[in-house]
Amino acid sequence: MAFFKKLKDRMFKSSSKLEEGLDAIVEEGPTEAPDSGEETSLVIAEPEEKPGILGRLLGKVEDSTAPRRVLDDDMLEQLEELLISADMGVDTAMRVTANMAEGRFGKKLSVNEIKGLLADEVTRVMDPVAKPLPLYPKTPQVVLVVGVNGSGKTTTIGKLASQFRAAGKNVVIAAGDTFRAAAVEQLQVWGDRAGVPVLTAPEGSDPASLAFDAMTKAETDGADLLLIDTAGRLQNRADLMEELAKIVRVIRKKDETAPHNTLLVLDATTGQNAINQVEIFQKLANVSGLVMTKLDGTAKGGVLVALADKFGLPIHAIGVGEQIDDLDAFDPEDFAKALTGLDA
Ligand SMILES: Nc1nc2c(ncn2[C@@H]2O[C@H](COP(=O)(O)OP(=O)(O)OP(=O)(O)O)[C@@H](O)[C@H]2O)c(=O)[nH]1
Repeated sequence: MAFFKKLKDRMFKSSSKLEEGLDAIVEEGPTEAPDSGEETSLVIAEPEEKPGILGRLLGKVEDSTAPRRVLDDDMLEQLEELLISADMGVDTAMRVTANMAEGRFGKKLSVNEIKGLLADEVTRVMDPVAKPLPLYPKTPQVVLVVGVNGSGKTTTIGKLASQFRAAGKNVVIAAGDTFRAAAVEQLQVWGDRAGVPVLTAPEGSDPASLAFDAMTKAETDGADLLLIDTAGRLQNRADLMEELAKIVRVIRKKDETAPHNTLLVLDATTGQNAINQVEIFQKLANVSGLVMTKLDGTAKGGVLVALADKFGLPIHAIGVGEQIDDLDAFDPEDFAKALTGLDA
């Protein structure tokens, strides 16, 4: 469980926000259903709520003195607001709370039970999108990496290169953001760390021409993977769209099935803005999957649930730190537990 512990520690800001909110909701609300007669408010050792999958897996016995609150409309509304404040977005928050409440109106729930229900629901939403980057037999497999500046593209490319290299793959990186010398240098640093060659071109030169050269090198080197970094300037979308389209046109001269993946890197700290970025990049490029970075140190981890619910795009990996091994496969159950603060 070491891996889960790391994820939970890193996602502390998201989980503590939800935990604090849930504590407040349960403590502030009525512990009695309006027509429930003479029952005492706390205690209630009877199994009011059957634990969900996670609850059952955890096998925890609920403390019978844990405060409980009757699930009513007010509580649902508060839950909805809490999930919206954790960046789940209005639609997803409404759907998640409605599912959590189904068949449970009037029941008394403890914070842990609510966390368990929430974690089950988050797992259910995230399960279909948890897919590692697919690897194909045809090589070189071309992975175009897109996203706004600062989202973590360079870092993610470095981390991916290192992981694929460790798995025995031959990797080449192309520094396609040729307009920013600093971005190229940064990528070279990551290439060195990962032990992977980085193809660069003079500042201001045509990224498509670099991509073409990189394709040639990847082919002659017998590379398994070519990771192409791209510019992320959204200020002039028409230019960026043309730039990305030209890169695609040029690499298709060498392999008409390329790029085989178009990875959109998103920064979790931008919260709901990540939704807009998916919408924009889907128009600019044929996004095939997502990497969410910076889940450590943000209270906005819930945005990943909103993304999964809204777009259904595969989530290939998550970034949980600045070090080379801080890129993890996306595991819906571990994510749900880390997000809700449920103990393993
Ligand atoms: N905490 C944390 N920081 C990250 C993560 N991924 C990237 N960063 C940091 O985010 C900052 C931006 O990352 P870059 O990889 O340079 O982002 P980029 O999209 O390539 O940005 P440009 O180079 O400006 O195009 C750097 O300081 C990284 O160290 C992550 O998962 N967690």
